[in-house]
Amino acid sequence: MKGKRNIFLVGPMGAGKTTIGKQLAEILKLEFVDSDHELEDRTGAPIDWIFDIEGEDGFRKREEAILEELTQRQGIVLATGGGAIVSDKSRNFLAARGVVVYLETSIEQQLERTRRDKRRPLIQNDNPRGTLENLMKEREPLYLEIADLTVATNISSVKSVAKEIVELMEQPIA
Ligand SMILES: Nc1ncnc2c1ncn2[C@@H]1O[C@H](COP(=O)(O)OP(=O)(O)O)[C@@H](O)[C@H]1O
Ligand SMILES: O=C(O)C1=C[C@@H](OP(=O)(O)O)[C@@H](O)[C@H](O)C1
Ligand SMILES: [Mg+2]
Repeated sequence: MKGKRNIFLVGPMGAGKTTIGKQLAEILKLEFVDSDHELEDRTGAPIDWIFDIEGEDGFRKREEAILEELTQRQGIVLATGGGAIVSDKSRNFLAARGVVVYLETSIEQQLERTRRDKRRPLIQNDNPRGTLENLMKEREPLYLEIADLTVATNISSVKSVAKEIVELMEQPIA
């Protein structure tokens, strides 16, 4: 893992990529970037509008372009969106340019953590549980494919997950 100076967080909606990423960057004194926030800042439109107007395909193209650029930076903690890994291009950028940390979470926790926030367009339907289960089936192999480290977030606080990542990063590669 030596020589890779970026940390890229991947995992499903509600895994804690955005929240844990901020903490982690603070501890490591690295810059924090969230690809969704970056997209929103640049387009001037919230993610759910982009989905409405351009569809998921349009959103993924924008996400690929932003990840191509952001992953070229040095010394960042990057929180990706939960579906970023669906794109082969995005997956390759992430795998090649930093340490990829998969934040693993149960469907139950995802539901609990995303319940109040209505800005995730893919789960604004009558059956968010079913949607999250289907997405997990499709996506988990892709998270695992590029993960250098996997960290469970179910029973740990944001702070302790961030600390665990720091400790794992300090260990030599097995
Ligand atoms: N380990 C955790 N323990 C408790 N709450 C968490 C944890 N990780 C995230 N959360 C909470 O869950 C919600 C979603 O987290 P977020 O960072 O937006 O997830 P993601 O970016 O992976 O979708 C936030 O309100 C956050 O504070
Ligand atoms: O899983 C997904 O496809 C998505 C996850 C969201 O990010 P978070 O994982 O940070 O919620 C956001 O990129 C968009 O709503 C699509
Ligand atoms: Mg997020």
